[in-house]
Amino acid sequence: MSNEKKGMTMTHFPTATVLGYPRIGANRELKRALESFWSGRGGNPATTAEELRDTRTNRLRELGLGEAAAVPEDFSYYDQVLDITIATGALPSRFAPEREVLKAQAATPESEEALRAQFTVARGQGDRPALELTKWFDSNYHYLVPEIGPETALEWLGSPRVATAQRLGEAVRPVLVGPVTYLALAKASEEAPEGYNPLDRLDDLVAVYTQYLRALKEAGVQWVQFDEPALVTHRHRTPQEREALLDALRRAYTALGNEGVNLAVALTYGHAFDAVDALAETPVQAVIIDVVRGKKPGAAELERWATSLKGKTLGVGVVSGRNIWRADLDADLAVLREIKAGLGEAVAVAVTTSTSLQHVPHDAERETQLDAELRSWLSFADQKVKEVAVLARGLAEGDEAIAAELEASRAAQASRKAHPGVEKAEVRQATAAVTEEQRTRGDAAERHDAQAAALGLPVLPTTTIGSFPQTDEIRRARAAHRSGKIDDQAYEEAMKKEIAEVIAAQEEIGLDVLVHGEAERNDMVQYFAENFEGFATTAHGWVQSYGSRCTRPSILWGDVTRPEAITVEWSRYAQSLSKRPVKGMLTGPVTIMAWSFVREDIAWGEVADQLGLALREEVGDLEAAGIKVIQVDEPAIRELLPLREEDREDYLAWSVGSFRLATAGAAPATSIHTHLCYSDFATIVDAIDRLDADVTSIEASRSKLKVLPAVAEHGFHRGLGPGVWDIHSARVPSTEEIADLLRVAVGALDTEQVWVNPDCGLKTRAWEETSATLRNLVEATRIVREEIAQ
Ligand code: MET
Ligand SMILES: [Zn+2]
Repeated sequence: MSNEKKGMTMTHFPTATVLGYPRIGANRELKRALESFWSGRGGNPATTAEELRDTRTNRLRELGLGEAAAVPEDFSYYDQVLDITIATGALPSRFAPEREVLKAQAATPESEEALRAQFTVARGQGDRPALELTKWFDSNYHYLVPEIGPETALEWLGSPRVATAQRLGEAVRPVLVGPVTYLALAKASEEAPEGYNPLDRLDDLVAVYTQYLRALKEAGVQWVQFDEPALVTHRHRTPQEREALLDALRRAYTALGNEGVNLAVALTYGHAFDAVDALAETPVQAVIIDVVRGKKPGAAELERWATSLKGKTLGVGVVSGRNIWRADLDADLAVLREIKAGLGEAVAVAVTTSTSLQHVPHDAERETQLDAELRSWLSFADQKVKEVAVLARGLAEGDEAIAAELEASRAAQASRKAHPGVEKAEVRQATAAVTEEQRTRGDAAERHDAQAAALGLPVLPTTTIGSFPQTDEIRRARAAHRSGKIDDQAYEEAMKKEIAEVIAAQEEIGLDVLVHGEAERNDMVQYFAENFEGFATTAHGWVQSYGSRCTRPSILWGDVTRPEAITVEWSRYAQSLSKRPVKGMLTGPVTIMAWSFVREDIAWGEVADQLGLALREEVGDLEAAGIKVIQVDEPAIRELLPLREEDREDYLAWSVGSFRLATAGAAPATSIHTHLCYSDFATIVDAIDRLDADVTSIEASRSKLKVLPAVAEHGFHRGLGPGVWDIHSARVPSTEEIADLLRVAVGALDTEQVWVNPDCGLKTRAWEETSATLRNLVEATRIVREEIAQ
């Protein structure tokens, strides 16, 4: 037995742990290493990876995770789902050459060849598209979607986890996406027959996981954590489907639990009590639940588990892995004590986070530019690790053992409650007084006629989504202004020059509805966060979005007000340069919330209405400045959609309500546009309809406008601009290609409804491909207009 050889004894599950930790590095070391490697500037990401794994392990131990197996070993070069795809050989057939390389390198999974192969799968190459990226549950993290079919050759191809576990020893606990979640998140491969369910491959996959576990055991590992968040989502419409999933869970863990390694299974991003029951029937030694996003177990569950989990551990995810707010230790302890009392002596209780900490930045202590009081309310990953350790101590030894921490926690809660920016009477009164009327625009047909008269647009009007290429010149000017190298006036001139160029270019290309180009915005959310009150921005608060990409969300901590007009002068200037309408450009309440860290001390519906009212003032000011078309972007409205069907109506009510509050003050002749960019528009077409915008632009080109029949079937009668240019690729689509898409649109919808636009903003594109494509877009529109006229 390798364990005995190493002189280890089987450990209990740690009393304090976290389910995962940010992987990108406190200074985004991984991002830099990856991007340098990809661009051929050299370096070997494996060196950075080893440093990061050592640093984080030491750091986590130092912060209080000193027990055996308390440090999660969840480092990933790119994505935790891709890690399983690679380790189990589950590559789609277009990556057969990479699979060969990975197989040859199975013993050295961090060799340059193996890493290169992995990155090719993640990023695509030539005409072989990458695995699809999609959102990890309701978070802002994106994973790479596995493609599984009957032909997928599942086979153990090795993993860096094994050598790392061996090197780092008993301190760490390897973390893997569990087999059920892996297959539940997979889509059927191209070769798979119609209606194929990847879960059909469960037994084959479990056989490969078994080899993985054996390798980890050989390396001396005592505990392995499997993440099974798919169990919480209820995407299964019938009780039979649910039962099948629970069955899969039982089957998988009955097999995996017999390999002589202790297993912990984490049910995160919500609650799934039936899955706890199912796991209790298996040899799994610890089950972890999320009591932050999920429900807390009630008396009935606790009574059941007191027996069914006898001799095992229930990990209670009580510290949020999703938000950045300091824990209320008293409240958390109360929850833990109630659960512990309900479970009795025979079930151990461990304290942990509700999810991996991959969704939060590293360390709030580094945000020294923030107001010290505000900073005292925050808790990033490192602070959360300490909170978990303190709670475990309090649970084991009582309040006295953590008296100082409790006092600090109470002081922070009190200071937050008392802060004048947290609750502003005028804001609360305004949101309380909101009427249905304020959320309701006039009759759509009347609006249509008034807008037609005001704008005089041709059929198939052409426009863009807002941003134009963000050139180095623009970035330099913004940075110089920020650091004080140029003054306000010089900055304003630089931006105006940019706006003038963007307007001139659009006129010359022949677009019908123009934009000012958004040069002054670093980011469509942060820009508003910086100009509203109630927000703070961080200096180091980066979180991984996907691969090497990170975002730096703002913090929405207080009641929101708009001290002064934000976008009006830029729009007024842009409009003064053209006789054609120039769109005003705002970001909607839901997107601002989705891409920020949002306060949780008041309901999100209230926060959304505060934003709605602030934006409503901006809409009014834009109108007063002569802007006839105002676009309020809501690309994230789908993203916050609750995982559970039963929570959706509530969400749609407040999210749609806040958008309407922002926009319904506009006159009938003012055209309100919105923009959404993701592919499954069809699933929420009803909600989009309820937004009551006059025109909606959507992402559609990648799916060749496949969504349109669903839209038409729904009876969506408003203006719709299905994107005809996939701006995520640098390719310049030809006039014929765009004309073909337009013909599809005109065929599926009323000609009157159709707008012509790209999929999304152009800020990541270069000028060259932008002007070439927009020219083709205008020419394609001319051709199709002629065809219609005949
Ligand atoms: N108006 C924004 C832009 O063009 C919309 C982006 S949606 C992610 O950049
Ligand atoms: Zn977009």
